[in-house]
Amino acid sequence: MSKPGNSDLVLVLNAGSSSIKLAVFDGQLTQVLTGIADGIGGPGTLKLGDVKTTQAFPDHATALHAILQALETKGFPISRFAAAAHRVVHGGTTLTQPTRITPEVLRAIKSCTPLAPLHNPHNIAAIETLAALAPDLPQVAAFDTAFHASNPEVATRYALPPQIEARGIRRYGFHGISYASLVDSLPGLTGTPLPSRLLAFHLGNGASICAIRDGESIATSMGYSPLEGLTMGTRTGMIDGNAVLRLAEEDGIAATHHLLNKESGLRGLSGGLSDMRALLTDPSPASTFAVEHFCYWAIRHAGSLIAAMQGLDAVAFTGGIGENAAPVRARIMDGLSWLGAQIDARANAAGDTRLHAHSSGIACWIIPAQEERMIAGDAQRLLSDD
Ligand SMILES: Nc1ncnc2c1ncn2[C@@H]1O[C@H](COP(=O)(O)OP(=O)(O)O)[C@@H](O)[C@H]1O
Ligand SMILES: CC(=O)OP(=O)(O)O
Ligand SMILES: [Mg+2]
Repeated sequence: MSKPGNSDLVLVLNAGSSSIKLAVFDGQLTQVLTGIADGIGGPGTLKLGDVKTTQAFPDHATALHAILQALETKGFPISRFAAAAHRVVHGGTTLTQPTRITPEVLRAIKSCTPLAPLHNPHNIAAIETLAALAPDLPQVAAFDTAFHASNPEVATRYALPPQIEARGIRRYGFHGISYASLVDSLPGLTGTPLPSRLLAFHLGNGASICAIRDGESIATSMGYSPLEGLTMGTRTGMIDGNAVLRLAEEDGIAATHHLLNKESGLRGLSGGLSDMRALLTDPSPASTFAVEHFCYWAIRHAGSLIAAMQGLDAVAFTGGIGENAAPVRARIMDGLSWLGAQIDARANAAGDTRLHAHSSGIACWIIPAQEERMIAGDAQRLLSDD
């Protein structure tokens, strides 16, 4: 690996739609530091190591600058890093493997912005900010779409003519770095072999489900962009294309884009709240309905993915909601009880790794998302080959 900072430290930045997570790893892939700027778009918090501060993060740029400043204060100026690695949500059809970022790769990532409007701009901004601060710092991108390359064509095609598919209008699927890390870490964390038919719920501000058969993605709920599928923090999830056309005709494309991506989902249903923590403590009927909508549609989409796997052996929850929101997990598992799934209420309330009751026919686990470790490993492999 090239070592501009005379070290083997890799800085990983993972910009989600409502947060920027960061982690620092050394050459042995030991995590040296983690942090998160959370609640972007409102009253946010910055946590770096065990220090937590509350501050307003109106946008991702403010959050990124606060992160870089805090890193420097903690003794990690950019000059200390050997490389930076980024989660990039959409790489289109061409960028599927972890890649060293060159001007050409950056152009390709930019061309995918319309496909992931809540993510790619922030990923690009982080890459460009670091490049301006440290032009010689090697940077790497890992793509959220890559894990779903194993989906059969019947799962990735929309029922559109081939010339439309050739324009890139197809299902890609996302949260792939999270699902890949889940497959990697599940056996070690649970002490059990990887189940053959595993349904993984990545429930964060963006939310999706993946049907994982013998370690490979065979179907997932997100499609062309991270808008499709489940009800999300600010995104509609599944909606009829003709309803979208009508909205675009009546309100214009920009307003419709904003509505579907930023003002819908939990926020739209509750009258303003997109954060699950806030929704679970808000007694208003609209907030209660929003949470029920989230869970109901997670269960409905789960049914489709279970059918794609021809059954179910185990469920895993990950992401900010999946790892922390016990009432949401309980409601979803109740919706799958007809399959013989049963969780232990005490284990669920405690957030234990193992959630299933002794009598359950289906295993159920919490597996923390380890996107940053996955990305750091990809970066080290790539740069050591250089
Ligand atoms: N303790 C908690 N209880 C309930 N929900 C939580 C908790 N901690 C985080 N969340 C929820 O997780 C979501 C953010 O998840 P995260 O995976 O960090 O999102 P993203 O990566 O898309 O920005 C928010 O809805 C947040 O409220
Ligand atoms: C793809 C996606 O929705 O990511 P996030 O959940 O981080 O917003
Ligand atoms: Mg995320």
